[in-house]
Formats: sequence, structure tokens, C-alpha cells
Amino acid sequence: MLLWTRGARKRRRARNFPPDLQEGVQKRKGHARDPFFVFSGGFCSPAFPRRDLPGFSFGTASQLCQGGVLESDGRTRDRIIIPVVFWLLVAGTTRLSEVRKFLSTFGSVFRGVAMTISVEELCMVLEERNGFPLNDRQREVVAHGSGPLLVVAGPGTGKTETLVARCLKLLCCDRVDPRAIIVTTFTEKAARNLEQRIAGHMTSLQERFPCLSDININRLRIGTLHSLANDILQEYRYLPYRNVRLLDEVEARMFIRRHIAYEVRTNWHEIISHFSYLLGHTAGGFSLWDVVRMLEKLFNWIVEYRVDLHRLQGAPEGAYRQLAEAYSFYRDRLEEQGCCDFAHLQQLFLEFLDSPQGQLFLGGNSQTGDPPIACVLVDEYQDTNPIQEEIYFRLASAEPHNLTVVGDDDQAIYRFRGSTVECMVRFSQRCENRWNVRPHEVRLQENYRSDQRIVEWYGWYIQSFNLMQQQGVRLWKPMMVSRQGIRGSYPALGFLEGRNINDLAQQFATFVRSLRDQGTIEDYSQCVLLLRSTKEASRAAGPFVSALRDEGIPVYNPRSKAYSKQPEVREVLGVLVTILNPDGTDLPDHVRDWIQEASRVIDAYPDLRGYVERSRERIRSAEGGEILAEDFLEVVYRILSFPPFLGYRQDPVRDYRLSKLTRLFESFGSICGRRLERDRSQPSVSGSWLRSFCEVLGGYFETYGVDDDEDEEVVCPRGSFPVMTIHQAKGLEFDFVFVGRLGSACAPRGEHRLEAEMAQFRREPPMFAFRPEELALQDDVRLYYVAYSRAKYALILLVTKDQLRRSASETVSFGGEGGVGMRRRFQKL
Ligand SMILES: Nc1ncnc2c1ncn2[C@@H]1O[C@H](COP(=O)(O)OP(=O)(O)OP(=O)(O)O)[C@@H](O)[C@H]1O
Repeated sequence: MLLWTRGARKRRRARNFPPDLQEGVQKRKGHARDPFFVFSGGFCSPAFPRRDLPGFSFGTASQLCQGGVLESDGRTRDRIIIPVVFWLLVAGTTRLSEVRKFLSTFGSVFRGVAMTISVEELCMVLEERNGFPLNDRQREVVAHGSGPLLVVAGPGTGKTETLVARCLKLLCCDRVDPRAIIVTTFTEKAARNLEQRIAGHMTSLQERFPCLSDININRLRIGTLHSLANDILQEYRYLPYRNVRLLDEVEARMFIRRHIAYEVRTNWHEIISHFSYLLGHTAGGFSLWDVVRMLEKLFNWIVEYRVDLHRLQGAPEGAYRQLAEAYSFYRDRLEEQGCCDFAHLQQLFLEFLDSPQGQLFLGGNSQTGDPPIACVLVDEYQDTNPIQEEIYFRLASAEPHNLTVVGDDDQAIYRFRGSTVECMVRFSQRCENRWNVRPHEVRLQENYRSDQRIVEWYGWYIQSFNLMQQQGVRLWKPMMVSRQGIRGSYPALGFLEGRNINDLAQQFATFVRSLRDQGTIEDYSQCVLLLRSTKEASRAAGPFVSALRDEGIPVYNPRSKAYSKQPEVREVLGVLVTILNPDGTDLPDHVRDWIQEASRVIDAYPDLRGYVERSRERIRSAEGGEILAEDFLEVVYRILSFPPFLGYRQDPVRDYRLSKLTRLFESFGSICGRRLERDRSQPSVSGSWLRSFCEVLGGYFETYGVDDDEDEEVVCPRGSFPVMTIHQAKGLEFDFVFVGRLGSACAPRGEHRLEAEMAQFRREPPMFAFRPEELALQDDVRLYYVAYSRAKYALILLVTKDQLRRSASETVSFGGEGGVGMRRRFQKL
């Protein structure tokens, strides 16, 4: 259906229409005929050849109605709605508000206008694409109308798929403007995954229902809360965020080291002695990097847990008052240097939401055509922190508070990064207190991942702890059921028992080998070994990794913290220092090692050697204090342009490592400067710059350990056996899951003590307070719960005899009944 008007009077009226229609009017201005309004969806049949009309703009009736829910059969649409709208336009009632009023009044009578599809039609297309129908609970989430919604989704219950379907329902059935929807999740990788799934489904939906073809999902606001906050603050050119450089994690640490750590060590040392528990040791002798680690945690905590600074300043204990001073000092330095870290980005975003610009963002901006924020969808809500919780509540502050949160409180394992499960556990209470609305709650309980015996085991496991039954620890859930129908010919729950760790590792490697030799698995990447730490040290993954390698099984262990030990990394570092300090004077031992490794490649590759010699000569012959032509990063890029580094870049793993190194160099350069100056007394670049280069980068590797980057698309390369931390395996699934290093004591760690201690300073204290020991146990139980729920066909525990002997008291990994209960349920292999 096509509507058009003639003459200037009508054209003036057209200004009342949404911007994209106006644009169409403008485009047609110079044409012989006067403007066309082409309404897609309900106003034109699906077969209408819209793409054949270049220069025309298309609008939908729901854009007119601003996202009202409108559905109808074609007859109602063609015979009643369209003629009446046509009549309204011809009769001169082209005021948008009147057309809207008509549509919303009669839309409900006729069940709307068919530029939308029904939830059934949506689910049908999703089912065709996925190969499975959504279950009733999942449909309930998808079909939920308005108001807050809490989805408690156990492992493998398809929560991501359900969230994707709900987002599509808002777009296709409710016709909410994509710009009015915010979708967030915990990591960039997960955000991209959501985006891809939505885009994939949307393509099929648009092919099937051409009336949806005007939906542009590129306009969806989808990402992590950090990335969205950054984009929105820039888009709105929020004054306090203009010309501000966002520091990434590495830069923020280097910033603290350069600008704050020394001050704290000299002026505010009570902080260091009081909070030394954050470093895992209590004795003195802290390096500057130790202080950085401590301050990073404290400053983030202050911002993310919304500490009341006045209360902290007024505390009787000196350490608290000093902390308040040090924090203010840090904030001032950030401001002075025009920088912002991730925690303060959230703080700024919260302030923005209260500003007039923020109100425009939330309430809609008629000038830019941005609609009001209508729906907020949050995945992995269990990993939220209090400042993020506040942001979500502000984003959804307009009635009817369309805030959908999805997560599993039992899989909250990121307290050490500042997340707290309390946001999820108290969500309903918070909605009631704040909005006087009780959210609709849906519990997804059908598991599509694991054998029923595995599902029963981890369901029992988490409930077997009295502590987990206490109020405020976890949400109530029904027992999960497995819908996968997986049943292997081998035990779903088994354990391997070794005389000692080396014997256990050997048994494990032989068992893995036999799985493949007997054809139970086709590829080692169908399995995984999950550990708390995958460092290849004797107390962590070392014995298992060696045993696998001895069996000839290739191992994939990207989080071994061995990044700085990789030859290509050390060679680049060594070549760089060889150039910058030609005489090799005043260098710490670890840097001498780099140089030694580099000398081998410099000797072996003439082009590289030529460049190194020329550069050294330039530095030697420069005047003291002279600024050199090439800055530090230019030298790095030149080094990488010569063999062997050029060749290394053909190998994806080495290429990742070198890219990561250049990112680290860039971070260092942005904080400590890139310009190279000839030292006044030595034939090298400035001694102080060189010292900070060696200390900062060398110290960084040592303090934080650096992991290899992982290929984001490939969980584990085919042919290799993955060894992963439990954190790393979150969200993944494997046919055979081995869990090792069980039963480690759950002593409270820094984050637990900090949370318990600092709760008194929070603007909004937690609803339920726990002791550090309780928090530690809860976290460890959740960690093993995540590990156990990754298994599809078989879960195999790796235990030593000694562990089993002690296991009556070591319930943390075996459940409330200890090893006795575990042995009853698991079969010895
Ligand atoms: N209704 C369904 N019928 C069959 N399979 C389903 C259904 N819903 C989801 N699945 C499948 O279940 C598996 C688990 O889904 P998904 O990865 O979204 O789980 P999850 O809830 O995010 O798990 P976790 O919390 O453990 O990461 C996926 O392979 C998904 O395709």
C-alpha cells in the first residue's frame, strides 16, 4: 500500500512524521511528483517491491505508535486499518499524534496492524534454525510482556538462547525500536556471540517475513556495560568525558605505579600494613608492584561497591582515613592527566544518567530521533557489582521498568573481579523497594547438556552444604532435569585414584589415551582437564601436563602464565634493549637473560643485525639530551618487520603473542612516554627511562604473570587436549570433564576479607552479611559447581589416596558428606 500527498500544504504536514519518513519527503522534493510516504509492514503487502523504489523512505506503523504491540491478519489490515489511516491523511488529519491515537485505540480492537509477527511465528522460525523447540519456561520468558523479569537459569538450560529469543520478540513482535533496547553481558566475547546469534536469526526472520525488513539490528545497543558506557558518553559528548583517555587494565596498573604507588608507600604506609592480606602474605618488604596490586583492588572496590567516602574519611582507624586520602589523590591524578579507568567509567556513566544529557538519552531525543530507552536485557546477572546494579536500575527507571535479568547465582565465580552474587539474590527485593513492583520470576530447569546422573550429582552437591541453604546465599530452585537423553556405555560419574600425584597423573594420561584408542572419543579436544590454576608448576598443572606429553598427547594450555617465557617474546625484548642500551650497562639479571637470547637471533639474521647496528650507532653518536628521530614504538615495529619476527607472524600462536607484546608496549608508552632521549652520560637512551622500562615491564610480567592470548573462536585446536582453569571453562561444555587438584582448603582470600571488612562503609550495606570464611566456602562450592556442570557424558574426578583419606573433612569438592558420599555416587575407574 502506497500513500502519497501533493502540494506544499501536505508537505508541511509531513514534518509531523518520524525522521526517516521526513527524509523520504526531502529526497523527493526535486522530483516531478510530490512526496511519497511508503509505509512498510502493515501498510504494504509483504510482496510489495520496496527495494525497487530507490529514494523512497519506509516507515512502519509501530514507529508511528512508538513501539506499541500491534498484530493483525492481512484482511483487517487491508480492509479497515489502512483505509482509515488513508482517510485520516487525506482528510488533513496528518498530525502524527492523531494517527497514533487511532492506531493505539483500534490496534487493540483489531489486535493491531500486521507489521509485526506473533510470538508463535517467531518461535517457529527459531525452531527451524536451532533444530529444537523452546520449552514452556523458555517461551514464558520470550513472551513476557512488560515489567521486570528475573530468569534464574541453571547450567545448560539455554539461557543465552532464551535471551536472544526475548530480544527478537521485542524487535519483531513488539516492534520496539532497536535503538531503545540495551543488551549487556559480562565479556566482549559473549556480547559478540549474542550479537551474532541475533543477527543470524534476524536474517531468517526477515526472509520469511518481509514486513520485518526495516529492522536494523546494527542499531541495537549491545555490549559489555563498559563498552556501552564508553560509546554512549562519547555519543552524547558528555563534558566530563571529553578528551579523556580510557585506560585499559594494564595501563591503569602502570598509571598507579607511576603516579600513586610511591606516594602511598612513603606517606600512607598504614594502608599497606592494614590491607597486606590482599597480597596473600602479611610480612613486610612489599615491592612497588605489590603496592599497585593492593591499591588497584582497594580503589576499584571503593568505586564499584559505592563506598561513602565521608564515612571512610571520618573513621577512627588511621588506615581507613589514609585510604580515603590516597583514593582522592588517585582520582585527582586521573583527572589531571585526562585519564579514566574502567571503574570510574561506570561512575561517570551513572553521573551522566542524572545529567540533562542523560535524561535525553533515557527519555528520548527528538532532535536526533533517538527513542526513549524501552527495554534493558542483562545476561550473566550473577556477575554484576553494586554500581552496575545501580546503573541497570536507572536505565530501567521509566515505567513499566522493562528490566530483564538472566543468570545463575550458583555460577557466580567472579568475586575477585569485584562481582557480587548479592545483586542477583536480592533482585526481587530491590525491585519491590525501589519500584514497588515484584518482578515476574521464571526458573529454567531443563538441562540440555548433561547426562541425568551428572545433573543429579551437581544438584545434590550444591544443596548438601548447610551454608548454601542460608538466607541470602542462593535463590530457590527446583531440581533440574536432564532433557538431553545422553547415556554412554561407560560410567557418567567416575574417579581415578592414584597413590600420589605422579601416579595419578600417569593413570590419567593413560586413561585419556585409551579413550581415543578405543574410539570412545574421536579427538582429544572433546575432553578437558579443569584445575584452579593451570601454571605448569609441580603444585598445579605440572604433573598432569608432563604425563600427557609423555603419552604423546599434545596439550593446549593458554593460561599457563608462561607468556613471558616464550622465546619470541624474550627475543623481541632482548633485541629492543640491545638497541637502546648498546653497552649493556646497569641492567637487572632478567634483562640480561633477554639480551642473551636475542644475541642468537641477531647473529643469525643479517638484516636484523644491520638494523640493530645502525640504530646503536645512531644512539652512540647522538648528543647527550638529544631527542632521537625514532620513538620507542617505531623501533619496536621496525624490529618486528625483520626476519625471524616477520616469519613468526605467519604462525597464529606466535602472532598472538607478538600482538600482545606490542599492546603491552603501547600501554607502557602511553603511561611512561614513547620519546627516546640520548642519556647525558651514557651512550644509551635516557637511563631513567630505560630503568622504568626494565622495572615496569619486567615487574609486570612477574607480578601479574601474563597469559597467552587465546583464539577467541576456537575453544581448543583440534588434536590437542585442553587444560583450563575453571574460570576459563565457564560457559563451555565438553564430552569428558576431568577435575583435578580437588579438596584444596578454602581459606578466606583477600576479596572475602575486604568484602566483610568494608561492608560498613557502603552507601547501601548488603542485606545479608557473611564472615570471610563463609564467603570463601560459598565461592569454592560455586567454583566446583561450575566445573562439574561442564560435563556432557562423563565427569571424572582425579584424587590421590591421601586426599580420599582426608576427604571426610574436605567436603568442599566432594559435597557435604565428604569423600564417603562421593564414593557412593562415583565409580572407581
Ligand atoms: N529448548 C531446547 N531444546 C534443546 N536444546 C536446547 C534448548 N535450549 C537450549 N538448548 C541447547 O542447550 C545447550 C546449552 O545452552 P546454553 O549454552 O545457552 O546454556 P547456558 O544456559 O548458557 O549454560 P551455562 O550457564 O552452563 O553456560 C545449547 O547447546 C543449546 O543449543
